[in-house]
Amino acid sequence: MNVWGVSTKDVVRLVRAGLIASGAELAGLALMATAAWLLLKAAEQPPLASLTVAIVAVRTLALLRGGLRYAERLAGHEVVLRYLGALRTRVYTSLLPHRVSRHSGGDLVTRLVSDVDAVQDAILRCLLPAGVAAFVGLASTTVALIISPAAGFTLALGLAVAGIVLPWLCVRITRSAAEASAPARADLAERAVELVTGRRELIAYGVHESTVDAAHTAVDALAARDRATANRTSLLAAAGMLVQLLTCVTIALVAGVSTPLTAALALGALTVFELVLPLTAAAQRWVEVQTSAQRVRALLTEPAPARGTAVPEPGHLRLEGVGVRFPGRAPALEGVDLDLPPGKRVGILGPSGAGKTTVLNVLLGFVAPTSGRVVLKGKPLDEYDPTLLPSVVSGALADAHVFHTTVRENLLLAKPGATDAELLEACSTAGFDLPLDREVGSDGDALSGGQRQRLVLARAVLAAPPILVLDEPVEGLDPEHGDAVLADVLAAARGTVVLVTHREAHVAGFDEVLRLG
Ligand SMILES: Nc1ncnc2c1ncn2[C@@H]1O[C@H](COP(=O)(O)OP(=O)(O)OP(=O)(O)O)[C@@H](O)[C@H]1O
Repeated sequence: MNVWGVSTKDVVRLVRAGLIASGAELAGLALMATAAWLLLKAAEQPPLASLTVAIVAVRTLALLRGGLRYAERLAGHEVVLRYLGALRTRVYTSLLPHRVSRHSGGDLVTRLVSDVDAVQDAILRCLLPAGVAAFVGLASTTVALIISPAAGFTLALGLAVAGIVLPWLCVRITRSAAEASAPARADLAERAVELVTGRRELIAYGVHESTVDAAHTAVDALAARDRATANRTSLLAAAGMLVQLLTCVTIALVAGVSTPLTAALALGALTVFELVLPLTAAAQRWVEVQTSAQRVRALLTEPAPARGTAVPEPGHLRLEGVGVRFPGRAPALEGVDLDLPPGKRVGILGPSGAGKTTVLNVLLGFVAPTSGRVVLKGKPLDEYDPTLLPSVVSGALADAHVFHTTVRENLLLAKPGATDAELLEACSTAGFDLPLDREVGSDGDALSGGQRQRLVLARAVLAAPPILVLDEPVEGLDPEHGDAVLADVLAAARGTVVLVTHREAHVAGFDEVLRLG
């Protein structure tokens, strides 16, 4: 299987769709030519018997064309939809390992939705029509050459101009326009995503209007460019029609065969052009599709980060001289040692930006150290399967996501199959008192900040991992209530605990306190 994941079965299905489509078009072409021949022959008033075959042929071809067109739609869409389903899954799987660090929100949406849809157009609107036009064009030119070499030659010339030269010119025009507008398009995609996701903040700080205006300006600039390109490509489309007209007229003049045959040749040529003329528009789409295809291809060929396969088990976790440096930034952590045997309780204190959350992210395997190493039960953390690590280390992080569903469903993520009694016990430990059936809104926006925080905490309590990490878990609560909740959570924790906090009092009685910054 190649990088696009096209199997032999896909190719067979595509060729079958192409052959059915060519059959439909040839039937249409033969229908037009036979009908033209029949009309003019009938005008000569020959015996009816000499027209019978043509009359039957016209009826048969009309039925055949309709039936084949239907079959072609089915076959073409079947191959494309099947293939796209598989491709979208592969693109999604390729995006997962890089999603946070390498791609922004707008970029992710573009890659997963429009780039993959563009591949659909590449097959249905470009490759298939071009293949069918080439096949039918060659077949009809061959027949025309046999009937009248002069007409056949004229047809070949006309088809070459309309089917090769004009699409080629269109590719050149569209490609240079696409290259010029690519950065503006990427910028617009980013603006659109930020306008949607950051709407509340933009309104709150009074910059929503100006941000929308800036986006409109970007849209207008792009639209002006697109109009200029459209003007040039529509000239090419008009040129194609002119070529069609000239070819048909020339065939009528130079064919040198009987009037009915000349009519059949001229009208047949007219019909073949109906297949070839859309290739100019298809060429334009092809250029747009290529950019998307390159992005999909880049994603599919990007090597996935090495991923461990060992199954993690609870045990001794250690940070040994761990340093973390985000690209282009000063080091977030340098030479941090932390020893976490089972059952140990460690507090992490330090000013804002000292790297406390980064330590937790390293423990959770979310951030890989740029120096030093993390060892679980004697093995580097990256040798373990990252999807299984949460069974050993998990907890409540400040930016934990809350899903747009009920409290119950949000909690069950931590322990699928937990009974309501277990859920309520975890809620009670975390001081969360809303009903389990309460909808929490998108990312918990139907909850107060404190409720959201306690829901995340209840989820961590329910998961009860052997190593529990907590990132300022009661920061949003009033101090008295927060202290009580934290005390309950710590009392319920059975294994190792790593607590990030700004308050010394929270880590009183802990086995170790790591001070950063
Ligand atoms: N994904 C990231 N990309 C770039 N820099 C980052 C990233 N995450 C954190 N940093 C930087 O690393 C440093 C440490 O951040 P971290 O969130 O660990 O601090 P913190 O001690 O938890 O702060 P706070 O108490 O405010 O939560 C900061 O300078 C921060 O800007």
